[in-house]
Amino acid sequence: MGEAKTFRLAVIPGDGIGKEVVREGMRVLEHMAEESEGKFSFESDYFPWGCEYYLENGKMMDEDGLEQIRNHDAIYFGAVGFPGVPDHISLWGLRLAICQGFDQWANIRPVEFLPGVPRRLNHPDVDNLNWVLVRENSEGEYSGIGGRNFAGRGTGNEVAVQSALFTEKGCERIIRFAFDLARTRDRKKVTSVTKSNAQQYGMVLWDEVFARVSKDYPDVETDQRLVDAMAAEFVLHPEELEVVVASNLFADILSDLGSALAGSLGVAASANLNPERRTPSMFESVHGSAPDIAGKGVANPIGTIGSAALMLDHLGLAEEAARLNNAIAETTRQGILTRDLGGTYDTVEVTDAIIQNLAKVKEQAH
Ligand SMILES: NC(=O)C1=CN([C@@H]2O[C@H](COP(=O)(O)OP(=O)(O)OC[C@H]3O[C@@H](n4cnc5c(N)ncnc54)[C@H](O)[C@@H]3O)[C@@H](O)[C@H]2O)C=CC1
Ligand SMILES: CC(=O)C(=O)O
Ligand SMILES: [K+]
Ligand SMILES: [Mn+2]
Repeated sequence: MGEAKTFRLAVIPGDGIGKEVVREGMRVLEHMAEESEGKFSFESDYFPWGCEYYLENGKMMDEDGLEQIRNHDAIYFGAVGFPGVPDHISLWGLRLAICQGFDQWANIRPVEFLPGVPRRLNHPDVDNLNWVLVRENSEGEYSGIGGRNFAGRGTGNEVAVQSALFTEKGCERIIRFAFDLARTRDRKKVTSVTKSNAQQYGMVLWDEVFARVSKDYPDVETDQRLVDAMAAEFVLHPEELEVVVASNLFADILSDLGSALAGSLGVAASANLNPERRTPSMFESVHGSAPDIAGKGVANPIGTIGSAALMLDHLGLAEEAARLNNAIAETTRQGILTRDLGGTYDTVEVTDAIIQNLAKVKEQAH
């Protein structure tokens, strides 16, 4: 047997159901490490950052927070945001601070249709659909450029400017990433999403870069859609979707649409990658902290456990990642579902089933 590999994880449960689902995700990861018979283990550091931390300390994370987690192998994240702290303070203070601070410029959000889950999408081939959103994660509409209250206009006359930043380098790296990802899939196709009819500067630059980069990938089919039409395409012609590359805001919206079509916001996983591996990448569900169901123990843990599978893959444990995904699919196939999917099982019960099914899918593989 090779030498045991220890991965250092920075675990940031955050707020609301983030805490509940990360607890379950860690239970799965610890279980897999234990049964790996010394192949790998985790050394996990927990960080209490989030809205409670803000209310006590006046900041979402420590000033040197990024330095505290810079040398970890990966970040496992729940969600951020809770009533009592404005959402823009909590999001910018934690998730965006980490994504942008670590230049995790590629956010990968697969849309997958698990067996046994009620179908929201009326499509003849729904069981075989799957596509992946590649979200630009460092600039665009979330560049944070803007301001308010210019020249003392005062109440009733307030003005706000919120600018989107598109750089040629930023567009090029995410578009190339999408093409490289497409080459790993059976059907090699990239669809670019913009709104360049209405947004004539940044989105036109994006389109130009897409046209230029696509020439380097003659083996990859290309397509382009305006974002409004793409929202309809998700519902009407999802069989046309393979790799979909879009700006920060557009892919954020489309990923919630994709999750809902696949059953619920609770099932979608994501990876915030720094593809150069200069900084740790961060793995989290697509959903937020869901204050409406927080504390009830009913949150669907699959999005966060699926994100752990993306993390295992990133850490070089591709076989384990595949096994975890199979255990998730086996669990939904058995009808062990949380409320959001029409089931009656709770967060812990679904996780217990996934852990049990890890053994089952291992046997099946032999
Ligand atoms: N990456 C992050 O940390 C994100 C944080 N947020 C923050 O989360 C807070 C709540 O935002 P919302 O817009 O309500 O989005 P949300 O994703 O938290 O919830 C939207 C709806 O989906 C349901 N839902 C979400 N995850 C679920 C799960 N695992 N199981 C079952 N149902 C689930 C919720 O109950 C709610 O009805 C806000 O503070 C927001 O800023 C929102 C999105 C992402
Ligand atoms: C902030 C948010 O909604 C997201 O990253 O998906
Ligand atoms: K999340
Ligand atoms: Mn979102």
